[in-house]
Amino acid sequence: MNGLLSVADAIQSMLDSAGDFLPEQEFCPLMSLDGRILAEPVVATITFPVFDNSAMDGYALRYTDAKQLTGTGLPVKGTVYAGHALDTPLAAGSVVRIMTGAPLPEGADTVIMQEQTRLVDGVLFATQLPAQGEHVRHRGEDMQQGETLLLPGTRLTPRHIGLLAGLGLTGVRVYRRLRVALFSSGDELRQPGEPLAGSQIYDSNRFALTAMLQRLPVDIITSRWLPDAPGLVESALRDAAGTADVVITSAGVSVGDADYMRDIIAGLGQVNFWKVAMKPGKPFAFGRLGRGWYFGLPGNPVSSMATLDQLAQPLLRRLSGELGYRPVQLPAVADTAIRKQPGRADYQRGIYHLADGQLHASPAGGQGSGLLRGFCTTDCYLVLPSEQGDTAVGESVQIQPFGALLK
Ligand SMILES: Nc1nc2c(c(=O)[nH]1)N[C@H]1C(S)=C(S)[C@@H](COP(=O)(O)OP(=O)(O)OC[C@H]3O[C@@H](n4cnc5c(N)ncnc54)[C@H](O)[C@@H]3O)O[C@H]1N2
Ligand code: MOO
Repeated sequence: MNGLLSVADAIQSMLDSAGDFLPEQEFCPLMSLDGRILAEPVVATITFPVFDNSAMDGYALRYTDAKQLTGTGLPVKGTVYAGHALDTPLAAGSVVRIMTGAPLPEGADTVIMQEQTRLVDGVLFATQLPAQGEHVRHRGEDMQQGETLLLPGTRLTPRHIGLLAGLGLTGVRVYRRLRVALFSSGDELRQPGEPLAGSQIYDSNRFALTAMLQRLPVDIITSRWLPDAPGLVESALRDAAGTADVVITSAGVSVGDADYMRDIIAGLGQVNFWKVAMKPGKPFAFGRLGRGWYFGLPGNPVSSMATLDQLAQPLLRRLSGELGYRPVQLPAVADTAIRKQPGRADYQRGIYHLADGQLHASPAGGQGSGLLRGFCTTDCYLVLPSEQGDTAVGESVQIQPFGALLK
């Protein structure tokens, strides 16, 4: 062991720190629900489909009459459109013209689709006989009134929003957004738009991290740059801790002479751990600030994004009320040899594709944790476990296609 916390243990210990915390609830209308976390169970307000209806444009019939469609034919007696109903039952020995979504006339049990019919002088013939019950969507086949459909902790997507609207609900109760304060730090940083002197670079982390956070159900209450001035950093973090649920800083967590972040957090709250066996991202601090949580991300741009994605995201989602988050991980064949030192789990950035029914992947874009251009050419992590060394061409490797925060 190298004294570093494993990625899995770090994530678990952060999740454990959530205890029974849940944000307050609020009502959210349908139009603003995307990405929010459901706070109440959703129970079916209706039985759906509400009535037996046609899945095709065609003709409704009694199956017992079907054989006549290839003999003398069946007369068409009327038409039924979606949103309308016939007030008389289907007479035996006849069919009714029916549109998709229209209620099945009483007595009908089968629909023949238009393309399988021929109409001659108001009499219908079939080019292919329907099966019994074909193209009928039955009342209640999707849900029965009173059934529980969604549980609290569900992250709402367009699919769920469609379902909720289909129930006639105008919105649901969700957890309020987490309040997040984000700080970049370092004397070398200038803001985009400002002139750059010789030893300076632009503050890219604050913008990349803000964009990632905006894909979670959080309110970014502060997004600021701080110079390497411990007094100023301390007062900014103290202020943030008073209002934010989560404070996130980038840089200043390593062992350099200007890496004071850990001491400041220890003074204001508590540092639970500050090193994880992960590459990129060994210097990653986690702790508590008052009733809130603290993430200290490393300064290198790729490291800051990879640690927010891999290490901080599970707890951020859990604190937002979401249950059941886990990144997608798939086996792939290594297309090139992969170099790796044992000791830290390596999240190399790469590209993947499907060939011969298998996923294939290889590192790409350069693995330097300051190389943003290369990062932009990749679409997955190659997840190489801590104890693993080099991987040979053709060996199996686990990949994680970039998820919601990076795509
Ligand atoms: N002796 C050691 N040195 C370092 C270690 C170590 O274990 N021992 N770890 C290295 C690793 S790994 C990383 S990652 C970095 C993390 O350092 P810090 O979090 O303290 O960050 P800084 O040193 O301030 O900055 C690192 C690097 O990133 C650039 N940076 C910082 N903030 C931004 C920003 N907002 N936008 C763009 N670029 C940023 C900064 O200029 C530095 O180049 O430490 C290694 N060193
Ligand atoms: O982990 Mo550092 O994040 O290797 O650059």
